[in-house]
Amino acid sequence: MALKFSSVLGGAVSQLGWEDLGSKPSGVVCNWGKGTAETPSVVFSGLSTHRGIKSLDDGNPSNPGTELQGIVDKVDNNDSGRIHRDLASFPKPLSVTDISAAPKDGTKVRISYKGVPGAYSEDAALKAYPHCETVPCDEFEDAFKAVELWLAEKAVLPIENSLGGSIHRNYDLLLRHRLHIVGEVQLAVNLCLLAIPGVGIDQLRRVLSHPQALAQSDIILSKLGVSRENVDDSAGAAQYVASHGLRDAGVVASARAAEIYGLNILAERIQDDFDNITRFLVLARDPIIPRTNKLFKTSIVFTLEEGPGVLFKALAVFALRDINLTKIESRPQRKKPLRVVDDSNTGSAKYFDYLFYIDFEASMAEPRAQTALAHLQEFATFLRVLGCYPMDSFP
Ligand SMILES: O=C(O)C(=O)C[C@]1(C(=O)O)C=C[C@@H](O)C=C1
Repeated sequence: MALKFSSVLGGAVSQLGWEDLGSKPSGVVCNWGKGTAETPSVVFSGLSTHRGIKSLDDGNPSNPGTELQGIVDKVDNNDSGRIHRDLASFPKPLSVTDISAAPKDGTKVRISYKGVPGAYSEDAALKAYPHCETVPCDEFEDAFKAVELWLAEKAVLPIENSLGGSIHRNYDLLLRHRLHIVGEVQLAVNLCLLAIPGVGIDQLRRVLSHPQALAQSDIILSKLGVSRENVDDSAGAAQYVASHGLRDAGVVASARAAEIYGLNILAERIQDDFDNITRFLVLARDPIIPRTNKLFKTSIVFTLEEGPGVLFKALAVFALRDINLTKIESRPQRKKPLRVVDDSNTGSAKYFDYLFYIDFEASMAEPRAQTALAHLQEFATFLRVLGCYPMDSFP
């Protein structure tokens, strides 16, 4: 039964999309609903929960996890001739235009991620949900859509790395989609240098991987003097080099990718800094009920009027209540990227409008978090709570 009460802020946490960014939200209503006793959920007013969309579980291929294990069992690392014979049987990544490869096993929680089996994102999904069925997707956006279309229950997506910084694409997608952040996963990323069996480091002329993985191993790649080639994900690079039998190309990817695609590990822990942590967000169709029994984090996005000290004022709403900020990110507002000042203004000719993303250490169940957001709402031109979720205590 739905338990509803209106709350939290004296003003509203709006659920506006890009099209709404121009207008200032007016009042605050949050409806805290209860899904089931085990999985309570908060429903923000005005949010579609997509309950009318039917899951497309039927008529799809087999469980990627089981299939993978079979393939790994067949791979013989010492016999390069036998490496790739089973690549065609891998689960086909979902894409916006083709969702025919929807997963089948309805008994396990399905987690979408961007990449192919062996990607670090899949490691993160398995860390958060060890018994899950992972759903590979072509693009980050496909992973969002897989959840929106009920092909997956949750998505796990990288948001920042301790060496490479923010993954901007996912900040932008958080705002374009209506999924909620329900958790975070911090993963120690152990980058390995891989090559096909029989190839040594000195034979490598180029190295392929995801741009973040290449950036994180900048020092060793510079020393090797190899050229770098960006590909969509690290495991995809391993699959490509393996299936084409490239002898001049190395790959930066996981040890699991080496095992899956039959590559040799030439070097391990090649990241610039031993501690290489990527933070992933767990996204779901429904938010979870914020609690105070453990450490919670809240993620918001807002816009401000132009003017001196406005950002300072926005940050002060948290400082005044002793709320610690863990992340600040700004992204251009793409619908109105550039504003030109009028002719009478002799100052700089152009400036940009930004969206500000903030993570802070407090639960929305705490009065100090509620009053801080009510305060911010007084002068923010747009405000959306992206999620309130338990903090991941690494490792
Ligand atoms: O390429 C992969 O394996 C990914 O999962 C992507 C990704 C990223 O986007 O940051 C994830 C973790 C690592 O930081 C490197 C790459």
